Amino acid sequence: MSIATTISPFANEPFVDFKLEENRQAMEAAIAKAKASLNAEYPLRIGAEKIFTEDKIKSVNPGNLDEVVGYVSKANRELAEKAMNVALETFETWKKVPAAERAGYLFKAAKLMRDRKHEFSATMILESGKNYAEADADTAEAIDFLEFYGREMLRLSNINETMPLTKVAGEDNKLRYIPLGVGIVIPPWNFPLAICVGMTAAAIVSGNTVLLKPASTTPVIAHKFVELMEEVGLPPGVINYIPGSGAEVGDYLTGHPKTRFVSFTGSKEVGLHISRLAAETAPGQIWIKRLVAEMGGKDGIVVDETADLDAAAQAIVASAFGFQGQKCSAGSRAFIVESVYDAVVEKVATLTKQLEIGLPELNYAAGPVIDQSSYRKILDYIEIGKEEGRLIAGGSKADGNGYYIQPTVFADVDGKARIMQEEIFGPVLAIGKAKDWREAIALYNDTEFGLTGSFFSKEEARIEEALETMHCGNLYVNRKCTGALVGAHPFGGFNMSGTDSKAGGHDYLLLFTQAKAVSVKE
Ligand SMILES: NC(=O)c1ccc[n+]([C@@H]2O[C@H](COP(=O)([O-])OP(=O)(O)OC[C@H]3O[C@@H](n4cnc5c(N)ncnc54)[C@H](O)[C@@H]3O)[C@@H](O)[C@H]2O)c1
Ligand SMILES: N[C@@H](CCC=O)C(=O)O
Repeated sequence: MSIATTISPFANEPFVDFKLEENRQAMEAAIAKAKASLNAEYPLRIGAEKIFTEDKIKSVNPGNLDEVVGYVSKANRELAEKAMNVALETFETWKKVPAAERAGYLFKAAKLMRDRKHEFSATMILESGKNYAEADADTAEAIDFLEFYGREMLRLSNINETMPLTKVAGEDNKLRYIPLGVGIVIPPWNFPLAICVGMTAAAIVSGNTVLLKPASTTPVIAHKFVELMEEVGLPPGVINYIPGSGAEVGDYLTGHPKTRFVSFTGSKEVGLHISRLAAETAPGQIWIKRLVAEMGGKDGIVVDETADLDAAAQAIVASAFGFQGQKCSAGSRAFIVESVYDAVVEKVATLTKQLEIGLPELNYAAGPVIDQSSYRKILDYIEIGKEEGRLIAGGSKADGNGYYIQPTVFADVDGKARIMQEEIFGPVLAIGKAKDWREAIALYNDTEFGLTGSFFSKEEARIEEALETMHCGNLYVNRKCTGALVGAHPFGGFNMSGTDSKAGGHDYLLLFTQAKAVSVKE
């Protein structure tokens, strides 16, 4: 029996219900355990070596600035070069490991992560300021990526059986998906486990070796994932963990002649910078670097007069303020037709004011934003918003020993206003009025981004038209615009939102492979 037939079909990891006392207590216990590791030191991992450097990244709990989640060693150019050489050497053996064996490492890791899911979530609660449900969804998505990409590699390695090439008499024709080489994996901090795991797992299961440069605000949870891969027996050198400065290590590796691909998820600004750098050909470079760049969003929700207004208001608030609006998918804009405008605005304001702010480890609905620079930037945007719209909820910083900001809503905002056009990446929602649903869609489309959107209506014909005309990579109807599920909602955006890589979809691994057509005369 082939390994493919022994693997169950992919299914999403269920979310934990924290209304159940036992689940809540289990998470509290996991947080207490994670706190025992506060202030720990973490090394770089290059091949089998664990390297502690003097220069360290201090990872601070954004919800309690007195807590240091860990001190993480920091790579410089020399260490990045060392990691590159190890990754190049390891590639020569790893690329020959059968696909089923490579997938097996992901399946084992998924199982262990599932067994210890609260442990991973607890680290994120402390390091990134997620509440229980947000952290649990992040861990569930990481498990999904491991399970999904493992299966995808098996599918690709079996493609000649399931999708044979056209038969030509006297020839045996096959397609082989072979790896690219050494890749640089650069994830963001906002899904510090899921996106880090997804990007890394896709690259390595395809037969590549990687240099993983985690986001500097969340390197501890990334280290936890690297440790897990070591535990499941992944050969040293397949994943090399090299936290460091984007400007120093990131630029050096993006420009390196031996870098075969860069897999980036983050802001538009850094994505465009990497795109420019990766497009230049370094001396000795013999390929065009592959770039996967998933970037920011200015996503939104359109509500027409036939919609269920309570459901729409709930979706607007959930999309705008889940994880404090720090999602590329966050619904930071809403466009509502004028006949129901006042009613929806009032419902949104009421629901927003009900969001309680406080420590993530105590599971408040609204927690801190990630760091001082985000905090400042978001508060600056709130001041801009006061000039551009009518403040109807929030509007200032909030109490607490961390980066707490009130969930903030501005109504009557013009479509061209800065808070309607620029990604704020915080708990700030701008609402605009439209004369009808088509104008609301036009306002929604008036952005350089194109990541997620939602349309609320009960009219079938309008829904059909909205599915055609709302221009984004992930479009939803009558639900929130966050929370894409692996396998169900392949994720990635248009225009300045990136290369539309569709993480968690059947096309994703093609980005980390090259197809070789082999034809043998019989
Ligand atoms: N489209 C998506 O799927 C998606 C998913 C999550 C987050 N995002 C976006 O990510 C952003 C938030 O994340 P962020 O603040 O971590 O983004 P960021 O662009 O500041 O950083 C992303 C990563 O790039 C690294 N980096 C910074 N400068 C670099 C350089 N010169 N070379 C190489 N790497 C460099 C950072 O250290 C980090 O690991 C938002 O814009 C959000 O919309 C997009
Ligand atoms: N995939 C996530 C967003 C990832 C970016 O931040 C969602 O669908 O909400």
